[in-house]
Amino acid sequence: MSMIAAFYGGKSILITGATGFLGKVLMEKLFRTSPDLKVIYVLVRPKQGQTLQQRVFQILDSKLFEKVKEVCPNVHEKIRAISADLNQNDFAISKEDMQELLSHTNIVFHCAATVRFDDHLRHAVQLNVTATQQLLLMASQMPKLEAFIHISTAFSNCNLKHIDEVVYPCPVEPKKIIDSMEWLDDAIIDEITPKLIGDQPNTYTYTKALGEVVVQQEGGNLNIAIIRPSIVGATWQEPFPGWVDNLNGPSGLIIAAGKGFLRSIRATPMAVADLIPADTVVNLTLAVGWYTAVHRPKSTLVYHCTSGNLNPCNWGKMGLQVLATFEKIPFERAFRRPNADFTTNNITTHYWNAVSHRAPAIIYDFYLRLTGRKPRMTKLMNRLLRTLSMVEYFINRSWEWSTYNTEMLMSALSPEDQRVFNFDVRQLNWLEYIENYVLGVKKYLLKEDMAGIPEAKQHLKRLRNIHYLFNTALFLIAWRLLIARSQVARNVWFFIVSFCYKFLSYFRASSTLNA
Ligand SMILES: CCCCCCCCCCCCCCCCCCCCCCCCCCCCCC(=O)SCCNC(=O)CCNC(=O)[C@H](O)C(C)(C)COP(=O)(O)OP(=O)(O)OC[C@H]1O[C@@H](n2cnc3c(N)ncnc32)[C@H](O)[C@@H]1OP(=O)(O)O
Ligand SMILES: NC(=O)C1=CN([C@@H]2O[C@H](COP(=O)(O)OP(=O)(O)OC[C@H]3O[C@@H](n4cnc5c(N)ncnc54)[C@H](OP(=O)(O)O)[C@@H]3O)[C@@H](O)[C@H]2O)C=CC1
Repeated sequence: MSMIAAFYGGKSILITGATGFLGKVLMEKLFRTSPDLKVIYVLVRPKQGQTLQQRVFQILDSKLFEKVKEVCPNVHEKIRAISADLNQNDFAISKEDMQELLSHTNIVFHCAATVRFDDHLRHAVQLNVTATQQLLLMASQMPKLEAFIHISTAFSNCNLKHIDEVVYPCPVEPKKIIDSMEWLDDAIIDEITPKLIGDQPNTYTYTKALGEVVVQQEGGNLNIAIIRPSIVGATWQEPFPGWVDNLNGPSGLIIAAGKGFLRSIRATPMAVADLIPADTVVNLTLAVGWYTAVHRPKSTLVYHCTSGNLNPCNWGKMGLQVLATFEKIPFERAFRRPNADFTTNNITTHYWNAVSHRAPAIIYDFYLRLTGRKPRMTKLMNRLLRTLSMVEYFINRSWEWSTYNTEMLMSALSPEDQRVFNFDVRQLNWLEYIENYVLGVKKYLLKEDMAGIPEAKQHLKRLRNIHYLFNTALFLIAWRLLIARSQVARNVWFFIVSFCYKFLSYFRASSTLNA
């Protein structure tokens, strides 16, 4: 019997960010392994014209939750959606709901965050720092609380090369930053943002670092743990391989490469690609929840959920496997054949961006205009180039994350828990994982049918022929223009033609003799 699964039985659990990528996988696993849990409270904001209930039921009715329905048929009754906006004071939670949360919650998993790299500092601070502070305040008023688990990122200290499982101090105290956001106007915040974030690459990693300091400073007597996942990718095994539902991290770029938009990417092939499957992060999170509540460590423990030091894979190997998978399972209606390459310096990056990204987009938009349609490729390409510029920082460096706490926890689990809540990335086969990831992107993100693969392969063959035809035509035009202007080119041309003619004559003569 799994001790961790038993621990969550009968518990009231509060999850923020439950409608996000990680939050959904966390809820799924909780319901599947501890169907006797009492209730999961989820803090949700109404969105896109949907009520809270509709948003939550849409998640429960999705493919991700198919297995849950078998073991926990009354799952709809065990989830309680609470209207909340983490950007508002007291999260805009009603008095009655707040009372219920405060008096019943046993465990808090804080997943909500803005993960945008380009978010305005004010918004990133509000969600990743102030909201964390407010949630801690709420938690301190929960008499039945056993553990508070904060999800951070392994990149919260990416200005360092070697990162330990400790909370590092920030140059400016989070409280001062929070205060200043209240009275500074947007223009001044824009101006001081580069100075404040210093050697951090963006407002996301900067505010996640501030969030950790807040957790450590304001955690009081709570049992708290911090989990730092690296780049969260599709699921590895559970509830099935390859599940993914948003474009963050590598997923959007896999689509861009598979559809033939992404032709070159500035990355260091030998740099470690520190991906971690979503189900691995969730298994560690649940194990940490149990350990923190039951063993009550004296200080706030930080757990690195990374793959690089236990089972490293680099971007070169990953890129090649992504491309190899496109051969077997191509995406439908590709713009060009998937054939991306790495560039390693500014000049080649600019060159290939102009030749392989911007020029085809301009040509295609011209064609769309000619045929009376609305041009859209240049806009799409600009967005892709912007995304590439944002992720470049992360794919041209390697980091070393120590994993003592994570390994300690692994050894503290019973064999059964090690199996049910497996977070040992040493067992991960990267080639298999990446193939399933690409397949998952096709099935769950693009919603493409596997029956369409033969047609997709035919389409790629047509694109290859168009490519050859286009290149041949381009070469002949260039050559014809050159011949018209240069005596040297004409001489070379006549030399090649006469050489071919002589070769053919010789070949014909010798084959007549042999016969
Ligand atoms: C030795 C041998 C060598 C051999 C060489 C072989 C060559 C092989 C080359 C092959 C390459 C092939 C494949 C490549 C696959 C692997 C490449 C992997 C690179 C992975 C990089 C990941 C790095 C991540 C690092 C993360 C570190 C921190 C981790 C975390 O803690 S948090 C999670 C990460 N957060 C994010 O990822 C958020 C990033 N997103 C943003 O910040 C923003 O969305 C934005 C990118 C800045 C874009 O902002 P915009 O305002 O312009 O757009 P908006 O968000 O409003 O969206 C508009 C529309 O665009 C869609 N969209 C959103 N995000 C993405 C995205 N990431 N990619 C594509 N499209 C995206 C969005 O859906 C909107 O669409 P619409 O609704 O239809 O308009
Ligand atoms: N994905 C990754 O690669 C990594 C993620 N992490 C961390 O994991 C956690 C989860 O990330 P992930 O699931 O990928 O992120 P998502 O963007 O998928 O989910 C974010 C969640 O936060 C919620 N949220 C955002 N703003 C508000 C708000 N104002 N009020 C209420 N809820 C809000 C979103 O709700 P809504 O649906 O309404 O928008 C959503 O449920 C984050 O803390 C992130 O920093 C760490 C490392 C890597």
